[in-house]
Amino acid sequence: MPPLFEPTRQAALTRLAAVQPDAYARTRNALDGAVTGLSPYLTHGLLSLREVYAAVHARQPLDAKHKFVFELGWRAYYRHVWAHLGPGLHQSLHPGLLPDAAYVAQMPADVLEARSGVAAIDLAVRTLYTTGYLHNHARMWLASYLVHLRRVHWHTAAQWMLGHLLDGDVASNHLSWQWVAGTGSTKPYLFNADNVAKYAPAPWHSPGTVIDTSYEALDLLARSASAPGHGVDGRAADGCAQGRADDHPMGAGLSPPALLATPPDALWSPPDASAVAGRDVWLQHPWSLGAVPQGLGDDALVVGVGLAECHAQTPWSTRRWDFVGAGLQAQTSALWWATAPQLAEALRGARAVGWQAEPHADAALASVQALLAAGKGAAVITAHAVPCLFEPVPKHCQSFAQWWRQTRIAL
Ligand SMILES: Cc1cc2nc3c(=O)[nH]c(=O)nc-3n(C[C@H](O)[C@H](O)[C@H](O)COP(=O)(O)OP(=O)(O)OC[C@H]3O[C@@H](n4cnc5c(N)ncnc54)[C@H](O)[C@@H]3O)c2cc1C
Repeated sequence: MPPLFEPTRQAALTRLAAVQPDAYARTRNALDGAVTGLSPYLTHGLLSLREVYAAVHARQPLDAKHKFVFELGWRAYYRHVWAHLGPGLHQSLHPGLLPDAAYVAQMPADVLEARSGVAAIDLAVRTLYTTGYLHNHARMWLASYLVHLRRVHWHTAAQWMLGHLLDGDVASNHLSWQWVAGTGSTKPYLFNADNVAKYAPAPWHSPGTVIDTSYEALDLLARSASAPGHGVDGRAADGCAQGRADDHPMGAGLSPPALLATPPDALWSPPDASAVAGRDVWLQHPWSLGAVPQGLGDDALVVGVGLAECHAQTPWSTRRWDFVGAGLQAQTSALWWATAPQLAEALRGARAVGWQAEPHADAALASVQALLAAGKGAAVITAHAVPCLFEPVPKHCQSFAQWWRQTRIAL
């Protein structure tokens, strides 16, 4: 079976051509609704928000209040927050329901192995592992269950999900987790079995489990000082059936795919200084899998580069490494894996070096730039910025509504 997401520009454009904004607005909350599947392409630079908006708007003029534009806005807003907070995004933005110390820093084995006994959770985990993609509603359910019913710290669980998602994006991911946890929003996100039954097909329904209760009961569980019942022993703390692995139609669970801080395959090699000496070099990185810029000289060398510093804290699944490796290979056969100092050393003899700016890679590439600038015969560096869809708002906005009032579409 072909992968759901091919890491090619053509596959990205095919998805873009299939977007139906009105059907999206009507059905996006349902698991089988007309969602776009654009996020892996946006995260890895095969499409930009501006390009997505322009293509859909050209087919059907979109009011800025259209739900589709609004959702693109959420992605841009999270980037706005990240630009202001930097690494502060890894901390709770404000206290949640309970102190941070009340949450554990380890993922529960039964959830990792998709055998919690709650069908909605186990199917979400299976889908995540087998496709690298999850519908927004399933992400919200999984996040809410882990934080509020299993007392896992949002950051621990966010790092896990990020590594398995093909679209894993630190801003959208960590800030969405904070939104669910209530550390980045005014109230936590809770859901129950009725909500799952409304938006998901039958196999996801979870009657008789810990989530089959009222919102008031869930709120009490989420706020209670003692940790809620865990695992697959069949009972939650309040006596509500949690679901037994051996009763469960999906059986005994599965082995969670590993998350790797270095690429698992032999595609990548160490940098080769002799290949770049005296040449213009364009660095294609995992967040810029799109076409190389026009106007590169005929003898310019395109190099796919993975920088160890970008991945040390956020390891990826093999599926994601494969997506990125194949996407880079579509542009070049030179794939280098290096630390920033190793890359700078190899590039020292290049005539000029350029790349696309992207916040996941900027810090590591800035240190390459600094090392080159400090050395003799430094290359000329240019970092190309991706044009924004929404006008930048200089002041940090604490809420989406505040940001939305101050920005506008900038085509
Ligand atoms: C716990 C949790 C973790 C998440 N992690 C990520 C992540 O790592 N990377 C990521 O790109 N998105 C993340 N999201 C946001 C959202 O779930 C995905 O962007 C969306 O599901 C991607 O699928 P799609 O392209 O089919 O989206 P569609 O619903 O078709 O939306 C179109 C585009 O709009 C943007 N968008 C839609 N909904 C949101 C949203 N709630 N927040 C931000 N942007 C949105 C995305 O760019 C998306 O590609 C997360 C949400 C939650 C609740």
